[in-house]
Amino acid sequence: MLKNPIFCAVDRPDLEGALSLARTVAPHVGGIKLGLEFFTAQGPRGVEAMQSLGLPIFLDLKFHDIPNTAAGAVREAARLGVAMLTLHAAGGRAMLEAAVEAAGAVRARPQLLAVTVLTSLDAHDLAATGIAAPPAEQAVRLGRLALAAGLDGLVCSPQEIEPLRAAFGGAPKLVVPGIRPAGAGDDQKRTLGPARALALGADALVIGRPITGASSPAEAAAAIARELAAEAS
Ligand SMILES: O=C(O)c1cc(=O)[nH]c(=O)n1[C@@H]1O[C@H](COP(=O)(O)O)[C@@H](O)[C@H]1O
Repeated sequence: MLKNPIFCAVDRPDLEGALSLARTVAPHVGGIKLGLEFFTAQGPRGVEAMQSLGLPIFLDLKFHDIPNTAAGAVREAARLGVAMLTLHAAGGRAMLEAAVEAAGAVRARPQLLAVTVLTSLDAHDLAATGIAAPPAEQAVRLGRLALAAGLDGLVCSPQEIEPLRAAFGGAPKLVVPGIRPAGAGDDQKRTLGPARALALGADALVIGRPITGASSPAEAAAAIARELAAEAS
């Protein structure tokens, strides 16, 4: 587990605001997650600017394409020197293997993580895409595919940490979004609180709006970090 397992999701399009938010929470988190909103607006130069803060960067672009295209995207993203990158496990074995090969050719190889079942989907949403299996079963199926292809770990809902650890043991890195204090309601559907997720075996917690939407993001991050440290001791 990381010393501080919190990766703060900085989901906003402006560089100045993202830098200022990241600086504010930096003393209380273990890393920064940049995703599609920030990257679409700011691109690779934005990622480099955020790296100047000295925290590990999780670049979450969730690649999902044919193997050749996904491998090319992984190669370019890996050259940025980020700590972690994401692909959708549903892209299939050949895409995942091509991604592993592409990342391996870069000097500072990032860890590759496969997104299993998005935390915003429930069983009903999955069924509407033609997947009759419950989310936990589908997450284990996709996890097996991704780990067999050589990925370093998985992105999963906190509700699937237990079945994934039961299936794959302690080695794969589990990075867990969908972290919510009790009672919060938004687009996330398969959630748990941060201390519970850590106790179940998460290696890193991706937390966005509970920190970034608080009146004091620094205090919100510090409070979660304190709660986790107390649980761990
Ligand atoms: O890959 C991810 O990080 C991810 C996967 C997933 O299944 N669910 C999920 O919420 N995420 C990301 O985790 C972050 C969660 O942010 P909040 O919902 O604001 O805490 C967002 O940046 C999402 O893009």
